[in-house]
Amino acid sequence: MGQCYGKAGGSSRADHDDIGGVVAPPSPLPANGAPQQPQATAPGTPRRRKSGSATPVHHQTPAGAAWPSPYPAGGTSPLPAGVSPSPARSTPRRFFKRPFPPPSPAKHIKATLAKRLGGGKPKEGTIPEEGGVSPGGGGGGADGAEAERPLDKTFGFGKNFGAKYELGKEVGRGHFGHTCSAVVKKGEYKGHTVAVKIISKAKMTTAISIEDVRREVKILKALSGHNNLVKFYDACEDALNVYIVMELCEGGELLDRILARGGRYTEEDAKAIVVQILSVVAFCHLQGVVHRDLKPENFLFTTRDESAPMKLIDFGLSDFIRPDERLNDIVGSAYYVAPEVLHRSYSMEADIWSIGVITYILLCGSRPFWARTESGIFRSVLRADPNFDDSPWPSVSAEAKDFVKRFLNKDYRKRMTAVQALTHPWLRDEQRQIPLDILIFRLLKQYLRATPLKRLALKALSKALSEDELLYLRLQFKLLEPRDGFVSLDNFRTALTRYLTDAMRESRVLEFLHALEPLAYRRMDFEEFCAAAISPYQLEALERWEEIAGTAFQHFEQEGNRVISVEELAQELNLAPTHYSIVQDWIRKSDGKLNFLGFTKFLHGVTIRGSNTRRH
Ligand SMILES: Nc1ncnc2c1ncn2[C@@H]1O[C@H](COP(=O)(O)OP(=O)(O)OP(=O)(O)O)[C@@H](O)[C@H]1O
Ligand SMILES: [Ca+2]
Repeated sequence: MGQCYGKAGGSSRADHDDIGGVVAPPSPLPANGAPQQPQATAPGTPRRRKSGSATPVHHQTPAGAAWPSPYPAGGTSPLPAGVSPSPARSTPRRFFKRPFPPPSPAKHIKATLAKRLGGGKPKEGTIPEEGGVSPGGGGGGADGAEAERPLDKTFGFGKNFGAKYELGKEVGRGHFGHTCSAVVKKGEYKGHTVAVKIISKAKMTTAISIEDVRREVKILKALSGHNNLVKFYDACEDALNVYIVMELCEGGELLDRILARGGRYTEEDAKAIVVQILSVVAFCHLQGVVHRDLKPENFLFTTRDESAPMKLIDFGLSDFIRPDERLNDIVGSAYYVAPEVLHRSYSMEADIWSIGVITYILLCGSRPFWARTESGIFRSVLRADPNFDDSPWPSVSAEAKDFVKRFLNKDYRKRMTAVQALTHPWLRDEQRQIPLDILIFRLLKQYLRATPLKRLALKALSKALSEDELLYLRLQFKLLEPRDGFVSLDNFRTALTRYLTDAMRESRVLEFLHALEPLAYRRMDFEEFCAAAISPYQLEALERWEEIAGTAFQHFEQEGNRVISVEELAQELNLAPTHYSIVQDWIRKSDGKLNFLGFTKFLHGVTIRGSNTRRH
């Protein structure tokens, strides 16, 4: 028991090595034709460490830090703030002889760190680049004291795997488990063929690795009810293994299809893929689950059919997360990892970055961030701008480019959410049902805590948006089922509980409603909802930002601007007295009110190291 028989072709990742000649490289790969691969994680290596509320590692996150919203109709978006295009680090060219060199150097990030640093916990706040990690940090190798204690490898799962299932051939293999087909021998599903991911207990060498498996099963069990999510059926165990029984996907990995197509999808075909990814990721995020390992290997097609639906698998690195919680453990796959993950302070936006990488690959066939070593990939992720100049980008639509850029923004606050992306002009479809966006709840919480002046500024900003840019907000407002044009706390509660699964309970997303308590006593119309649910950061990423800001300032002049002292303004922005001088230039000498610069700065707050003493 616990062994698969034979080996199915297609979907094993080991096979990728053998896929050759997919795309001719305009400029060659490193000498042997395959980039050097970072070390894979030894199975069982601790892979995650959640930032406890006691020791979170925060970026300086200005008050009002948040997110996306509308889009202009097409056009390209500006590059990430402060980052200039760098042709030298262009991406294309490197079409791979082995286009996607073996399994992404994944979760393996942590193992590399551990290896480099000789175990121990990662040093918080450091970036895992060559020379960038100080000794004493580490990737979470086996904890000495922990290793001495006997490990409890019982999971409380059913022990009768052999009696219930007949194992068949291997259908896939990852770093932590291999997957076989199996036939159900008895019960409701008798005769059905299923997939069984087999995780060896021998490889669970630390308490954390055991916890990881527990969590993987818990998340799979708790998340149910989305078409693009692999269905969980059962979990069993015996002395040797844990068995995760799930729906069998027979169509192979998305990665294999990308390779089979020579690394590139037409825009229409790419859209069909991206919509499915966004839809399932939006669902996970609303449920309070961050996947943390989104990559083409983790999307499987149900059948070989070209138009077969895709299923998201492998929640081995996933975690529950509250809407405003931040995580700090570095996990994921190097090519797909977001910059803020490397900075050890991230949330769901990290998944969005990964979807940006996948979309980039679908559209042009090469990776946006690439190097021969893991450190090099990290450097590229942190500093390089993806290439949108070389072929085939000139023939890719402006909407598609804008879409990808909106995902690959180094500033996570400027990225779109999965739900917003579903309303982006590139994907827009009037018939599509848009799910509720947890972002609305996060922004609303901030709005309810904002000062009256800040609310007026946000209102002025929302008034500057075009009807097209308000589409997402209209759809979200509709999902709240307003009564007579108004919403209050009840509407938010009802909308959220409509999507309730065990995962949402586990991730304590529902508790977030307490933060919206002020809405129990008052109502909000669409106009105020817009002010509450827009993110100046996201708007700043729009090509039209300057125009929007200009119009917003005009509204602000009419309805919100007032005489304000340096001290008062500094307090509004949470600035310490030592930084009062910064805001001096933001007040008009002529009438003592905010000038345009002051207005835009005030909108999203300033971040000065050590100066933000309180948060809105
Ligand atoms: N439900 C399924 N149906 C068919 N094949 C599957 C299924 N689940 C997993 N597989 C195959 O098994 C492989 C490994 O599964 P999975 O990604 O869950 O394992 P892992 O060891 O956690 O992977 P990784 O190396 O990414 O951490 C997948 O890439 C896929 O090819
Ligand atoms: Ca996987």
